[in-house]
Amino acid sequence: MSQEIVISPSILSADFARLGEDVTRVIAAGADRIHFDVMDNNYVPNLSFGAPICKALRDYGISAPIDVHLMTNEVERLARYFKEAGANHITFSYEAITHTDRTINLIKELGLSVGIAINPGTPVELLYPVLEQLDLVLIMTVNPGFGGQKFLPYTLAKIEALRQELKRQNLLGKVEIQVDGGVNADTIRVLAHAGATNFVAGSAIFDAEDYAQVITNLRELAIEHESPDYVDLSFRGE
Ligand SMILES: O=C(CO)[C@@H](O)[C@H](O)COP(=O)(O)O
Repeated sequence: MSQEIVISPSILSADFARLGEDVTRVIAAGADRIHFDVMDNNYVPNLSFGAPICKALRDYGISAPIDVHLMTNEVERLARYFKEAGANHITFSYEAITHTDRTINLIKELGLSVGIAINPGTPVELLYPVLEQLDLVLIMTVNPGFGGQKFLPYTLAKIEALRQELKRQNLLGKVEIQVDGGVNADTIRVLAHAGATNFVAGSAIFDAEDYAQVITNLRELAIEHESPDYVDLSFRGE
C-alpha cells in the first residue's frame, strides 16, 4: 500500500446535542479528518450548519483537520468564514458556481487546500482542465442533501475514469479521490478498487456503537481492495 487511506467521518450524522464529545470520540477511534457537510437549503434542499460550529469545535479543543464540503451558493464568502473559524480544507460543488478557476484561486489565497465536488449526474471530464490546481476531487456517490442514502453504483465508472486521468496527467497520489454517500463495509471494496482513497462516512460510523471497530474495518477493507495503480507510484520518480 503506497497511497494513504483517509477515513473522514461526516458530522452530519453525529449527536448534535453532544457534538464536542462525539467528535472527540470519533478521533480517538482513529478518524483522520472531520468532514463538514454544509448545506444552505438553496443549492441543496436541506439546511445543516455553518462556520460557528467549526469555531465551537476548535474552541472545544478539537485539533484534527477539518474538511469542509460547501453544498452551497455564496462559496467565496463562506470559505472566508470557515477559514476564520479554523477549517483546513474547502471543497466546493462544481454545479453551484460559475467561475471554477477563480473560485479555486480564491480558496488557495486564503491558505486552504481546495477540492471540487461533482454530483452523480455530472460528467467527471468537466474537471480535467483544472485537476492540476486541485488537492482533492470529491465524487458524490449519492445526490447531495441528506445522510443515510444508498450508494449509486453508476458513479464507480467516474471514479475509475478519474483515476486513469490522474495517472495520465502524472497527478495520481497528488490529487486525492474522495467519495461521499452510502460508504460502508459493503461498498468500500468497490470504491477503493475503482480508485478512491478518501472515504467520507456518516451513518456507517455514527450509527454504530463502536466507532473504532467500524473505522478500523473500513480502513482495512480499503487497503485490501486498493487499486493496483497506487501500489507503486515510483513511476513518478518520487
Ligand atoms: O453529504 C452527504 C449528502 O449530501 C452525505 O452523503 C453524508 O456526508 C454521508 O452520509 P452517509 O451516506 O454516510 O450516511
